[in-house]
Amino acid sequence: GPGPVLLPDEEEDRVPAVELKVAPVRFLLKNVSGEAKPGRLLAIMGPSGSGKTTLLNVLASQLVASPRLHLSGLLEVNGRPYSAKNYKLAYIRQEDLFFSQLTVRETLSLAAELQLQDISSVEARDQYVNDLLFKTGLVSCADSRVGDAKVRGISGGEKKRLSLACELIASPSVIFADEPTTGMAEKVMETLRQLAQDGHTVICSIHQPRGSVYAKFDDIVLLTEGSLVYAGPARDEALAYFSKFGFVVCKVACNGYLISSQLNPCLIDRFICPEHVNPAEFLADLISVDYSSAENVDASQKRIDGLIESFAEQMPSTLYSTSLSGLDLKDTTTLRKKVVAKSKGGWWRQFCLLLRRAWMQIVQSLSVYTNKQESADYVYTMLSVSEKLFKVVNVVDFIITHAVLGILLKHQIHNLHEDVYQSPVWSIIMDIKASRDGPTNKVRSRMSIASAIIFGSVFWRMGKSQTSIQDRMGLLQVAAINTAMAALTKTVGVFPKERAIVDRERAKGSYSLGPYLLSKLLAEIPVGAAFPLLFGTVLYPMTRLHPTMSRFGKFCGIITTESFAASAMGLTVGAMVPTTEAALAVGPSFMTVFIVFGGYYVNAENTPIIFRWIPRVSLIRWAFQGLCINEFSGLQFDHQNSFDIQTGDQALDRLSFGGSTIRDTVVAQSRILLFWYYTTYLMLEKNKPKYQPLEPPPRDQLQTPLKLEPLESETEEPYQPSESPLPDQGAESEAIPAQ
Ligand SMILES: Nc1ncnc2c1ncn2[C@@H]1O[C@H](COP(=O)(O)OP(=O)(O)OP(=O)(O)O)[C@@H](O)[C@H]1O
Repeated sequence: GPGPVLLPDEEEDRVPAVELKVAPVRFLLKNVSGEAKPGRLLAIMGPSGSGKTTLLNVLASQLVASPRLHLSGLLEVNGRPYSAKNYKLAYIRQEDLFFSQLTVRETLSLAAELQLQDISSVEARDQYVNDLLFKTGLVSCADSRVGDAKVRGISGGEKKRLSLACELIASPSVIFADEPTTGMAEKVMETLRQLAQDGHTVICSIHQPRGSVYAKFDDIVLLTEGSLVYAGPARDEALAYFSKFGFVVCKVACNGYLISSQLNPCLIDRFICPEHVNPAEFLADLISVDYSSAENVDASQKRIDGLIESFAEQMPSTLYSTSLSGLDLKDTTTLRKKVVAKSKGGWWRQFCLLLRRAWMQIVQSLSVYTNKQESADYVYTMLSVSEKLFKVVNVVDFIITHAVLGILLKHQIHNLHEDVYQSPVWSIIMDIKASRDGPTNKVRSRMSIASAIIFGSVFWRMGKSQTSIQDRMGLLQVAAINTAMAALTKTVGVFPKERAIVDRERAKGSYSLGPYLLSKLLAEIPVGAAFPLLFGTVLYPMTRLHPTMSRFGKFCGIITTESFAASAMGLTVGAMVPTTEAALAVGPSFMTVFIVFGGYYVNAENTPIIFRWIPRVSLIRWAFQGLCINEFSGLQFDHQNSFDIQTGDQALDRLSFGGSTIRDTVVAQSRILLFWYYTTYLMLEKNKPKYQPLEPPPRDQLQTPLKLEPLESETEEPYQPSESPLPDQGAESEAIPAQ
């Protein structure tokens, strides 16, 4: 609750007052205890925000660490403090994350190879994967692509079961599932129940299950506002527990459920929840605040507080009632042995497997699907950058370029910048018309070709006149910007999502960061190089840049290196920020600074001293410098006046590029590339998920005996109404007995 606020006294009004606020403390979970048994399916139920996911995270030791959190308690497995080394836990989270272009079988097969080193033969591994597919009911979609929000793939329920199958690879002893019914409820729950029957301990959180799903639970934990309301067997026992306080379920004429009192004479004979009534709904109503009116809020809050208090008082008698000696632990021991046998492979093996996966993802995304959203993201980013730049410098070419690229995808974006529609190159673009349904590689290559054609048309066959000097510089600058932005936006649009998958897999210990990053970089080289090459091949002859093969080769080499450097920068941005949206906002903003100091718009020498380092780290500046040296050196221009520029070297001097070589610029770009790769590595290492440590509970709490009498031995007290009435939804109201 909120802490005290010290306000000044009336008499001290004239004295400057100091307001002291104590930071409010909120309990996300309070005094929660429970027990999950092998062979039984336990559901944690409660209203939204009641702390189900938090509890599940605590039990799975995966509560994301925060300096603002404090976590204390005891977590024991088979009577001993829990240790991650001895037991393998599986955790199926609410959101399912996969490589979208892989099939279900490929996903499972690669996960099995990464996690199970001891399965060496291909046949054994295929058999293992087939068994898992069968166990989780995924046989029918085994060869379907997983897909994602952009590309239709398997259904939500199938994704959930694929998550489960991936977790089952390591033969976990305990399975946690957070809201597993988000997809297809019945099948997922059936699979979980089957797993429980096979000897696993299964714990899932669920908001409000259907009656048929509720019927599958063996035990339930009811949580509200972070506190326990009930923990014990599901079904009739749970209803019987609440009936002790006078809460029975009955169906009323208005077709709703009425939470009422045992003492209500008209309800007393309907003590048991009828067959056709969903007990889960009754329980959900019982422990939720009713916001329909102020009185109902008050009444339901009192009811909930009473239930929490009552359970807290009798909790020791219901918990820890299972004697471990009575359980057959043979199965779990076997499972544990399997887990210990499992270990991640060596560096080289991980690298090869990850390279294969990265390659499959890239190749298949190139050959099979359209990626409209990616193209749209690209255009949006281009437009925002051009807008930003427009305010800084008047760069007409740049605006036209980006307006043109926007038009290419006009059919996908409706709120384009005004300039797009007024652009003089509108008609040219309308003829180019990139197909919106073509595969990704076609869309991306068409975009590369289209921008090359636009630049080629604007800078068509530049001659050797004095004015062509400015044109050349403009073209080379725009080519450098276009290449960098295309690579950056592609990377920041994709990498944050991939990072989330990788973080999870690394948290499971499937592989280390080094092999992952290296395999990703290697797999992306051919595709990363293809698009700048395509762009250069179309642009170069159209604009009649320095027409020799070696100069053309160097032109392509420079923009390809730049493209890799921009991708590397995109990786760092993606590793730094939590979401794609944030990455798409941060990445282009960074790049805008590098564009401004790209060597053409502003001379660093004329800027305040604090900005002078920026050109040295601007990949656009180095690319532009390399392209200029490649183009201008050895070129002769037509001239009439003595002050005209006669040679390309003079033009280079005016840009302050005289005296440097292409080699220098490529070396500088490579350094920038390595710097961003290294920063990505550090960022991924630094930002890997950290979990909140569980501190031992205070001494006085530890004195509570853990071994308690079974529930059966408890003598049930007849229900005694207390003095203070508990407001109810019904006409009569009774209090929860203070025990
Ligand atoms: N790290 C945290 N810092 C601050 N508040 C948190 C943190 N984690 C969870 N909470 C808060 O704790 C409450 C319980 O969250 P939790 O996600 O566990 O609820 P839930 O029962 O799983 O809800 P739902 O059914 O909607 O998923 C929420 O109000 C949430 O905002």
